[in-house]
Amino acid sequence: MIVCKFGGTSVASAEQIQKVAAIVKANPARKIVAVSAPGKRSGDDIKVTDLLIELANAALKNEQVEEKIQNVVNRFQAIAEGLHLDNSICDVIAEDLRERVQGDQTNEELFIDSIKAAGEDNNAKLIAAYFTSIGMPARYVSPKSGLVVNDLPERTFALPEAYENLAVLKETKEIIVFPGFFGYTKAGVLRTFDRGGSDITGSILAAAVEAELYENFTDVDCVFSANPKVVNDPVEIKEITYREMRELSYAGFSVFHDEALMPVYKIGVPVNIKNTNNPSAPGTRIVARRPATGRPVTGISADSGFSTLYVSKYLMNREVGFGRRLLQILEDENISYEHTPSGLDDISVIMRSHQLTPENETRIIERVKNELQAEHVEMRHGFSMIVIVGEGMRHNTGLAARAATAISQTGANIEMINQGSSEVSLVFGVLQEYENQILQALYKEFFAHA
Ligand SMILES: Nc1ncnc2c1ncn2[C@@H]1O[C@H](COP(=O)(O)OP(=O)(O)O)[C@@H](O)[C@H]1O
Ligand SMILES: N[C@@H](CC(=O)OP(=O)(O)O)C(=O)O
Repeated sequence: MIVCKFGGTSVASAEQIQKVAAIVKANPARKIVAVSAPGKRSGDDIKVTDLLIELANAALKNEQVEEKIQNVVNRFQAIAEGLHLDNSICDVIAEDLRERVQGDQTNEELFIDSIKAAGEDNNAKLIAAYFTSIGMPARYVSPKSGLVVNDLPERTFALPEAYENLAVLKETKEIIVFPGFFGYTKAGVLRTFDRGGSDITGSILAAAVEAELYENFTDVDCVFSANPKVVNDPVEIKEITYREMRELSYAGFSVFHDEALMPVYKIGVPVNIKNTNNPSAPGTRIVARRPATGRPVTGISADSGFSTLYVSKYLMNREVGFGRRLLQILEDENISYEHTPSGLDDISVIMRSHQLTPENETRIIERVKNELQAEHVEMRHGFSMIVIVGEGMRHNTGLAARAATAISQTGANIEMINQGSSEVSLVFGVLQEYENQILQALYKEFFAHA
């Protein structure tokens, strides 16, 4: 059995959904189909998920919502008409949105989640109806049937019983159309995964039914060795290991969500990234092991939006528990961190900036000064992480020097270097404004001459 996931661009219009049907029909092993909400039809379009977030925010501010509901319904209406489906499906969607807007607003995050999920939920129902209408027996299955997730305040993840519950889907005779992006807590409360989280749903389903393959359909032929929007004509990656992909998708390879790797990795289901617009292209396979390619570096990614908490105190290295107490202050603010490069008397804690507010930033700085008696404490913003990844890197000397030279030639200063203990990655912290220039310079260094 194959589980396939179709991303937002693959289900953005009637024409795209017709391609999806043709792909599913072409291989009878494709029995479980996870779908995203309709995404962008062109560069300047708005994803349905973003329209829904606008709707949820307007509802929370008690603003007029009818026009915003209509914007979402119009997207589905254009799809339904193009697929020759009965228009009544749009009335059902409008009613569903009004019901969600009337929902409990006590917890704003959960209220937004319930509205955000309407894109995937209604799209899955619509696609199941379309498949059936063209003679491909299909049924919509709700995540309520078993995709159990944890409670707040932690980020959403599937509980172990989700895999047991969803295993029954492997008995299906019809094609199952399953909405991506959300699950339900044990108490029946809807929670969404992070943005881009339909990849995670597909991976959970593939692991639950022990699929022979997880196919992730998107709008590019394969995973490239660098973001094709920044680097001209980057090298295609035919095979990549789970570890390499995990490191690359953590920092900018938005083509596959980093949290989507764990479920399939655990039981060894291979992943194939493919293009809905060119399904005969072989795509990229994500596997446990791959033959050496002759190149030490497999890919280079870059992501912005990082901040650094810089702390310095003389003799910090002799103070038992300093690091623990510092990280405890961040934990108390429910903040996770990414890297902690350190010297004898100083340490930097690098975190995603979106977790910071002016209030928690002030609290953190005050506590570090008062409780740890640090001499210098500062929060710096506007950093990017550039990550060079390759299984072959540990057998190659001089890579860090080559990378540092290429970066310095752009005029940028390296703020931080972290050689991951996994030995498949090398991370450089730099100022955000140099990100694209550095990515291009590193690509030239490691790929253009190879
Ligand atoms: N290294 C990379 N290889 C391929 N695509 C990449 C890479 N880095 C970023 N991308 C971007 O990821 C996009 C696909 O991911 P996404 O927009 O989430 O698709 P979907 O709508 O199918 O979920 C591509 O259009 C491409 O612009
Ligand atoms: N629709 C959600 C989930 C998702 O995975 O979407 P996409 O497949 O378009 O990346 C989002 O926009 O975040």
